[in-house]
Amino acid sequence: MDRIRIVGGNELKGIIPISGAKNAALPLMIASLLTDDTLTLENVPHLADVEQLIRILGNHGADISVNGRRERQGEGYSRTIHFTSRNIVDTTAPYELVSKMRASFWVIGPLLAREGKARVSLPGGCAIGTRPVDLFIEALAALGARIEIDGGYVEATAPEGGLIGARYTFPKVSVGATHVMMMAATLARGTTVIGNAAREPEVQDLAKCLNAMGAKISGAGTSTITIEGVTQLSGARHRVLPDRIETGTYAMAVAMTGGDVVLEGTDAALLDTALEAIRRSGAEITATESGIRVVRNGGGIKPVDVVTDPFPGFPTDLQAQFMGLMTKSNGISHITETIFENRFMHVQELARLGAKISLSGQTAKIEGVERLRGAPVMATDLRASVSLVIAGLAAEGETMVSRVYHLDRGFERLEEKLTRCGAVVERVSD
Ligand SMILES: CC(=O)N[C@H]1[C@@H](OP(=O)(O)OP(=O)(O)OC[C@H]2O[C@@H](n3ccc(=O)[nH]c3=O)[C@H](O)[C@@H]2O)O[C@H](CO)[C@@H](O)[C@@H]1O
Ligand SMILES: C=C(OP(=O)(O)O)C(=O)O
Repeated sequence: MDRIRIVGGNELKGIIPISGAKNAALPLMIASLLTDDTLTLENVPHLADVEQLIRILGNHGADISVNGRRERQGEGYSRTIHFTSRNIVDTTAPYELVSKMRASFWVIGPLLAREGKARVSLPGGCAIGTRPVDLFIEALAALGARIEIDGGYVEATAPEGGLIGARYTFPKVSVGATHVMMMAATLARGTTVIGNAAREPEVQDLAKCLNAMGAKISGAGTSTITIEGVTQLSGARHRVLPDRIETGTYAMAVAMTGGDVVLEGTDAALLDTALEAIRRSGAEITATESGIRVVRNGGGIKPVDVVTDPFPGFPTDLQAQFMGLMTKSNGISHITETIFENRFMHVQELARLGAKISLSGQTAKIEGVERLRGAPVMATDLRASVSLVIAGLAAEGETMVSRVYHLDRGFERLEEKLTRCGAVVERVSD
């Protein structure tokens, strides 16, 4: 099994190309099931989750072709992928495929809307909380679906004549349930109004793509999304938006090691709150024509408190990385996780590097230390694993991160991107 070896101590200097967003690419790929036409997605990152979803869509009958030629974009690569689901050959998404990742459950929306039925295994994904699917079920039931749970599968059936537009307000913000309700409602009869919708940029990106496919969606990016159902959707071409979590991760890495890096092909407006927290920690951040420049020249890392929240708040997907940064601050900081109840698994691994962190309920208290020392550590989930990389980059000596498959779910060519900026990071295959 692969591991990542890091020798800490170098500043980061250079250019890091930011990939297309995993969390936008996945729902966009799933949206291709809504039409028998071809959906072409540009800037699709090459990640384990994307490959897994390609297998899942293939199981439903999608014909998928990846552009043979890799489209060079600055120093990075992106892929253009064509998805054509002429016929849905199977409306079941089996446990073996869905248990590996959370987002695969979202096929339930398009399958139900287009075929009138779907049988989807309860999902897997990062073990950062119990992650129930009650909100999905309530939202689809509001559109008239009959839902049963049997043998670990959610079985959904649309009423005769298809789903029916409805008004539904989520009791809690859910990115995935907003994606699913929005996709399902595009083909429902009448108007759907989603209240307390997730406002994440990835929801906006999905709405933009669905509209290009002929959907009638307004309000995405606000808490109220209105969808006027249409009878069918067509193909479209859409470019996946840049990955704000990857952007924030590398910005935090530079704030941690010091240096001067341009994050290319991204957009500061996607992560204002996180960038402000990094700025307060002492790094300079400026928007450039091609992305974002992050500079920290000495001056130490200042402690900053953050609380995770749905967008536009501080993203939970950057919480572990920010904790990595705070382990070397020159004071005490507090990080409160409000989205997932079990998203502190990185704490005990960061402690192996010498971090001083104590937990009280959903709040971590981090007492910054002057030095971290390299150690063998274990990745426990996607973002936790990259927090260990950030800490390892600033630790003395060698850090060896095992269970790298977590990292491969969400970070495209991480070793290469960091190495080009002067870090010593390599993949070791046993
Ligand atoms: C592939 C993808 O885009 N994943 C992101 C998505 O996950 P995901 O869409 O799974 O996250 P949600 O926004 O749904 O989860 C938010 C909270 O709602 C709860 N909940 C959710 C659904 C439900 O039916 N019942 C329920 O109680 C969850 O357990 C969690 O506590 O948004 C999360 C929150 O920004 C991110 O951390 C994930 O990276
Ligand atoms: C938690 C994440 O992914 P998933 O929702 O697929 O588990 C993530 O991207 O950080």
